[in-house]
Amino acid sequence: MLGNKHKTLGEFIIENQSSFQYSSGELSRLINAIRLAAKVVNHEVNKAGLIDILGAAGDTNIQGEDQQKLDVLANDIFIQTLKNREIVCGIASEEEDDFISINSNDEKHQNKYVVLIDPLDGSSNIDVNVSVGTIFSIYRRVTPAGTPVQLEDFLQPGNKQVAAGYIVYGTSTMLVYTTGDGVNGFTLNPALGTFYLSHPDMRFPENGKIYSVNEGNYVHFLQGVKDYIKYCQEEKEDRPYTSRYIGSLVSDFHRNMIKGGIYMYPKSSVSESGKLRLLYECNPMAFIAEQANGKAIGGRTRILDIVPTELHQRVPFFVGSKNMVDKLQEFLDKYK
Ligand SMILES: O=P(O)(O)OC[C@H]1O[C@](O)(COP(=O)(O)O)[C@@H](O)[C@@H]1O
Ligand SMILES: [Mg+2]
Ligand SMILES: [Mg+2]
Repeated sequence: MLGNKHKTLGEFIIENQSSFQYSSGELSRLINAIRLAAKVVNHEVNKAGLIDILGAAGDTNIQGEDQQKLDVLANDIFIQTLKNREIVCGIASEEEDDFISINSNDEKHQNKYVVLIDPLDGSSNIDVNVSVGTIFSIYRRVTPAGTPVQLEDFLQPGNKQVAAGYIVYGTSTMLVYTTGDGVNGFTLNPALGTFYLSHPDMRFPENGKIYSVNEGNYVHFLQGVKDYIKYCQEEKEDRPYTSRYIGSLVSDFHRNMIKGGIYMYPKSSVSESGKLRLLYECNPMAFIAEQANGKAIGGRTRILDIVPTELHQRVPFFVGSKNMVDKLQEFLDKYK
């Protein structure tokens, strides 16, 4: 049984606190709060069909997307869990138009971390019982502690992240995260309500045979992307590769990290900047990918070096096994 021989997430957090350059216990408490919120959301997701939280909530978010009831519920659970623990000085979320400032005009309140979150990733899969996730990204604020957080505390390049992770609510529920010292995966034992270290030191295989892209948009893609997809489908050497697309970034990424593969959400003639959001989807997944020997680009640029300009900005996103991303880059560079 997953339990007694495996280290728990709680034990792992304490053991690894000292290896973290800013270790004051604050980040450990923050990861613990995310762990708690993940368990609450997992509980809701698992019984979604029974308690009328399937379907649309009736509102749209700042990106013009119909919010699903579970988007709103997961958003509330994470925000309340973090607020109640007075563990962060600011939160930004896919489901909130603007960032949330917490207790920041209270001298005593010296919290130094801000969290950016995609509370429910893969919303189009909620009602059809396909795995979904949560994504989080953590930064140290750049403005003085004890003062109100500012937009600049959130608009930091991804290479400034101190931690990032995701939860996948799938056949099992896993929490995968990094604090810049490798990537580790923890599986929830639902009977005990405890996360155990099941996937230590996760790494992308350098090569892979899976490509993940919504081919329904193929005609709108740039020629370089079209050529790479054709390359993946060619009967040559170790190809054709297998096409796998769940439609939940977290789940497609997780599979490709374990098996080797590449996930692509390119820009297209219908969406000039692609679909995925830089701050709470691409940056955290890119940090994890690089910490797991993978690679993440936005076309010409390393995702983690992009300097954000808006809270909900979108960027083209290509992430996965190093040699596959390099090969894609070759095709993109042909049309410079
Ligand atoms: O349906 P499409 O256009 O292929 O988009 C699917 C992509 O959009 C997303 O659902 C966007 O995330 P949200 O569900 O959090 O809005 C990704 O998880 C997924 O990879
Ligand atoms: Mg998402
Ligand atoms: Mg979402």
